[in-house]
Amino acid sequence: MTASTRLSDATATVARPTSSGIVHLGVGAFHRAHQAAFTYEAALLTGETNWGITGFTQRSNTVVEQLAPQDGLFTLVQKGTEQTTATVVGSMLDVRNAAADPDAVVAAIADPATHIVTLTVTEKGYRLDPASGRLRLDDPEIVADLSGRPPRTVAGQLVAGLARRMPGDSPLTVLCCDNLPSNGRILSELVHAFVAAGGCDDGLAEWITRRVTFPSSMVDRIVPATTDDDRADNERRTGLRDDALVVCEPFRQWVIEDDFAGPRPAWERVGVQFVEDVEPWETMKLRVLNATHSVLAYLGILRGHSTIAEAVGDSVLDEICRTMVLRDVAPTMAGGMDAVGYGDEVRSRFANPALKHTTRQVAMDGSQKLGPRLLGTVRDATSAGGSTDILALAVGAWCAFVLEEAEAGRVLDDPLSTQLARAGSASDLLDIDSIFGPDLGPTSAFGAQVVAWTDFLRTDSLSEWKRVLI
Ligand SMILES: NC(=O)c1ccc[n+]([C@@H]2O[C@H](COP(=O)([O-])OP(=O)(O)OC[C@H]3O[C@@H](n4cnc5c(N)ncnc54)[C@H](O)[C@@H]3O)[C@@H](O)[C@H]2O)c1
Ligand SMILES: O=P(O)(O)OC[C@@H](O)[C@@H](O)[C@H](O)[C@H](O)CO
Repeated sequence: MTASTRLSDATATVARPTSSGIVHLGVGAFHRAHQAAFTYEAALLTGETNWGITGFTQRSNTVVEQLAPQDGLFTLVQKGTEQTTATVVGSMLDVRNAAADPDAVVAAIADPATHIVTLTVTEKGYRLDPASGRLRLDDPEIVADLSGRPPRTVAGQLVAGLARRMPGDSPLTVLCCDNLPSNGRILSELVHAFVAAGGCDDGLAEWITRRVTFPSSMVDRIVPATTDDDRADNERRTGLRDDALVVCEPFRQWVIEDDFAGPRPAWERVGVQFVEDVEPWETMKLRVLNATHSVLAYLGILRGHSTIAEAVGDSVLDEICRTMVLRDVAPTMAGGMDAVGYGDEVRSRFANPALKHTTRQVAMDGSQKLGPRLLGTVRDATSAGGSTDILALAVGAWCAFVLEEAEAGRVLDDPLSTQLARAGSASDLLDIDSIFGPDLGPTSAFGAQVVAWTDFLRTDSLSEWKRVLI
């Protein structure tokens, strides 16, 4: 058997940038299919060569092993319902492991040639208290970074990089691309909280306020984890092995608050929208798309569906999702937002059978996702006297999922897995203050609804769900 030839600059002719104006933290599948692709296409159109990306993987070396032997090249496979297309993306110039070389990330953020730091480190990567959205200053890794070790947390890396950048006074844009509400404000507060807790600011907070911006952004493209089958299909088609390949849907959207401290790629040339206020976009996406995704994941697992496409093809689940948006979510949206129409579009994207997005992938890290996706809507609906019935069903689905996983002896993929595994009931779960806060616990009206739905989901047939509403 001959060793397969790997995608690289030596085996493919791909236009490349010559320097990195962007540093990215968290080179997962999503970054490659979204920001890296937009950036590459914009550079191809303008001919600008300084918008390469230096990426840092944060936890394991896998992405370095996938991308470094390929000179950072990877194939982007877009799977529509009828057509599949594949292109090679050339914007990634260097990929490093921040855990193995903590100073490299600090130096890259400090480098004046870097104009933008982008992030996709997942919700849990920010080490926020999900209920308050603030940096957990008692998190052991944050405590260790604050003690002055080479930084290993996102907050520590950003602050150390900014402190080293400050003497040169060059401005920087820090652009969060994770699914969090007001993600720019959250990131800015996180950085300032870390600086304040460090105790020796030396003018850093004031300099950051003056020279660093944190625009919020709404990011959208469904990018499931790549499988060995995806890589094998590509190798059969191209004759080249690509370990870093990513698969996604054709749809993509990126809406960014127009608040850049310095230059940026001509992203507007490739469809990126720049707006004054991203919040309505973010809120709609999180509370409709991501909320629907989570409902399909938890109820889908309870109903034995392994992919989101299968789950949305289950008419009972489809109707629950539509009803949730219509009855509970849409009334909380700002005027002019067509939440119901958007929800219908979203579910038709989810139905794409070519995307094997597993219900288990979407279900992971529920403790971090419930707040941005569901509980904010619950609070708004409650204070407006609106319905929270189906939102409670959604949270009940998470409770039933967590309880069933524990009973089956499976360890949850969630930063609070140990605490979750100790819960024996929905009430125990609702008692976790860092998820539900003081207002949505087991004794609240919403908590009572969640307990009732969890009991229903664990004992009755879901097809009877409307009976509970009456
Ligand atoms: N995949 C999608 O469909 C999609 C779409 C829109 C937005 N997003 C956003 O992008 C994020 C990443 O998605 P992905 O598909 O790239 O996932 P992924 O698993 O492929 O990559 C996750 C990245 O986050 C980093 N990370 C994980 N835990 C971390 C921690 N505790 N500290 C620091 N870094 C950590 C990992 O090193 C990795 O680089 C999502 O959580 C979401 O916020 C994803
Ligand atoms: O990536 P996660 O794990 O935060 O969430 C899973 C999905 O809901 C999410 O990634 C969507 O696919 C995405 O937000 C679509 O733009």
